[in-house]
Amino acid sequence: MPKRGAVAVAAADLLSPGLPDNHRRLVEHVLAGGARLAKVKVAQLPHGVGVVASQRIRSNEEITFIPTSLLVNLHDTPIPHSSPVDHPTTVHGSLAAYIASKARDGGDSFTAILPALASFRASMPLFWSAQVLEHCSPWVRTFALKQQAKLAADYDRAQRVHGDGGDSGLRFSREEFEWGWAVVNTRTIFYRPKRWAKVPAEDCMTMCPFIDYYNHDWRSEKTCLVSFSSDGLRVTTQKSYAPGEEIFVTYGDYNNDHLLVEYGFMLPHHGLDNVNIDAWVLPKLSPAKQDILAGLSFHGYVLPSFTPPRVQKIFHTDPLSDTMVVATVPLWQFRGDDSAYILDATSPCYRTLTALRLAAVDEALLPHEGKPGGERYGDFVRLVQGETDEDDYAQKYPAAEAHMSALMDGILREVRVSATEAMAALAGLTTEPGASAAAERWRQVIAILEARPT
Ligand SMILES: C[S@@+](CC[C@H](N)C(=O)[O-])C[C@H]1O[C@@H](n2cnc3c(N)ncnc32)[C@H](O)[C@@H]1O
Repeated sequence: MPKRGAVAVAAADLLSPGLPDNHRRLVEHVLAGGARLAKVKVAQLPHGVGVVASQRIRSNEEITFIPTSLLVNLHDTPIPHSSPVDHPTTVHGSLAAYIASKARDGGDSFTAILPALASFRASMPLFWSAQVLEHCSPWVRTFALKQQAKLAADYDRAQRVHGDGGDSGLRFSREEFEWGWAVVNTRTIFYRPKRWAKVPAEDCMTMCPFIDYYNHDWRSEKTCLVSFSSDGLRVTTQKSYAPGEEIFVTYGDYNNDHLLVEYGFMLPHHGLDNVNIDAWVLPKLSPAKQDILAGLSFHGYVLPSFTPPRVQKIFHTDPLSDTMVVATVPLWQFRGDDSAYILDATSPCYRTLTALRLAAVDEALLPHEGKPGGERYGDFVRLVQGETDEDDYAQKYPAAEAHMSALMDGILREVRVSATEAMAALAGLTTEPGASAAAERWRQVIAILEARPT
């Protein structure tokens, strides 16, 4: 372990001028704990604190190594195996309770660098008012409501296990727990060394001091690799860096909706951004068609389990009058293993085209009460199962393909109207936290629509 004086000198080299002193204490703490930090500096950047190169760095260099002893995970909470299997808490909830209690007791070098609750409340949709959420894009709203429910359930369980009367010794208020929960949500890393083989994936959340300074970028082939082994977590470059250049990692293959809800930020220039259009596609499908798509693994949503059932308003084309009307549709719940209907700047995804192809099939041609469907339905299934070529299907059913394209065009118009109306409503809520971010997200959605080839 390095000597205290040497640690202080080394720490000074790892901090850009002007950073508050709590960052120096954190860097000293990790160095004293055996971390290796090479050619990097913590810096205040326009979008928050992050890591920059302090000198030229080549590709394939280890720039950060944090040993296991510095990680904070389920082994550190007073009731260690807090998986729901053993105790009625989640690891997310137990870690939140643990750091909330630590911060209440005066905190340490790790909690001292964390953002305040006010910052999470301003940036994370789960903390925004119902009024603002009502005008967020449907996926953001659905996901934020699910997070609210999860936070409430985690708090309830953590209260019973760790809170007043519990024997873990942790103490926290609801607000302190909310802060801890947001910290864990935005700053943990998936860590499953071999000896954790049996630990469920959702329990492998690990807080990792210093590595949690790295910001996210979508270019996964250019960002650093974060890898784990039984001795700790390391960050390795995949490209060279000039001094002062920010060094990113990738949190996941996420669009801006997902980054907003899970991490409270969006990338202004996101090369892989897309928008989930379930809220507009699903109303085009009867329940029977949705069942068929689910059977073919082309429908990733189930009806909600929110009690009372929650609904959302979106703009939708009335087929009789061909005008836009406000439609009230249920909030869907993600089934987990299947992805959803996605639109990006180049094309709707194949899942969307498949769903709309089925939407264009006459209901009378579907299988019914043990009777097989008509020829067109059979051809549709063969197409989905890869037994028929897309061009052959289009040639055989040109009118159906035109119908599918018309449905798609209608959806694009509906998304645009929903965006315009929501932005107008959000303009009247400017003092509310989240209103400007929600409006910005709609502007990005319109940009995705406009970038599409016509
Ligand atoms: C693991 S922390 C990264 C360090 C953080 N920037 C800080 O100030 O401590 C994750 C948080 O950083 C912010 N963040 C990460 N990447 C970002 C980016 N590319 N642009 C803006 N904010 C980002 C978000 O607030 C996110 O919740």
